[in-house]
Amino acid sequence: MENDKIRIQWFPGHMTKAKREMQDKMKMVDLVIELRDARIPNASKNPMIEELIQQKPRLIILSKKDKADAAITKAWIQTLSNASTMVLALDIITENITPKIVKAVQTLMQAKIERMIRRGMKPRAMRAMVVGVPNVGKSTFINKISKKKIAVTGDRPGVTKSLQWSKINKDLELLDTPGVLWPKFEDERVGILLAITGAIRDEILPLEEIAAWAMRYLLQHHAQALTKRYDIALCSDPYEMLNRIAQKRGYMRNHEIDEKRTIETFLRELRDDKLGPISWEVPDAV
Ligand SMILES: Nc1nc2c(ncn2[C@@H]2O[C@H](COP(=O)(O)OP(=O)(O)OP(=O)(O)O)[C@@H](O)[C@H]2O)c(=O)[nH]1
Repeated sequence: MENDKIRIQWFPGHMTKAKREMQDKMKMVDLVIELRDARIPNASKNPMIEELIQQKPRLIILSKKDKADAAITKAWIQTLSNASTMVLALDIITENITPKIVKAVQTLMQAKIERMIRRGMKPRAMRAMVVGVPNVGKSTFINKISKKKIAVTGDRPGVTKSLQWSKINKDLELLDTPGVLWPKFEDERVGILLAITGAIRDEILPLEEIAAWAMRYLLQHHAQALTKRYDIALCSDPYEMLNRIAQKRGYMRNHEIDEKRTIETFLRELRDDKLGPISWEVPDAV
């Protein structure tokens, strides 16, 4: 059921429009900066991304690295890197990201720049566009790197929205508006992971299932974090674990466990990193 609801936001018309816009913009850029959430690098990926970028050089930014497990993020960087793809993990909010991006783009585009010089062309700034599914930090990234608030252009009929470029330095220009792509919503796991990390509004999903899924994963991968946060005995049943949290915290109503309060609190604490940095997906190689 939850996936029907996620799908509403991205009905085929939206997808076709997003795809067409991306293909148009693609003609004007030398490289693509693709943002994904470091906690869920697979679930926060657009299912058509490889086809959409048509072998252009790609810089993948694993955003929100402060919220992810550092060792697992390192493994993701290795897994996702290849000859035409560089991967950087960043905390976009606190890090000084601009020099890191400029350096990465230089490295990624070195062969192209040298080719231009060999052909007697004057080297010019490389043009990039930022793309990614909702909530991965695209606006935060663009605002920070271009050191200004992006103007929101009106969508009035008859007004052509011209593309604006931000000059980051002499070597790099960035499209001011990001390409918003759709997630792989037909996969139930993806919907759950987007919900756990706060990319989908709570009211569109059955919270009990999300909480149970999260609890099952934590029992398998981060049991210590659970014990540390809640100081309860562990058991393999995720629903019983939620009951134990409720009893420990006294979340009761009319002598019964207040399930709603328990689940909402548990999910909020997860999203607020109260259990520490957690990666919700691990690369196959690990
Ligand atoms: N902790 C942390 N939070 C981040 C980071 N990057 C972005 N955020 C937060 O993530 C949330 C989403 O960021 P946005 O920049 O709005 O994401 P977006 O991709 O533009 O989202 P849409 O407009 O939905 O497409 C905001 O609350 C940001 O403050 C990061 O590296 N670390």
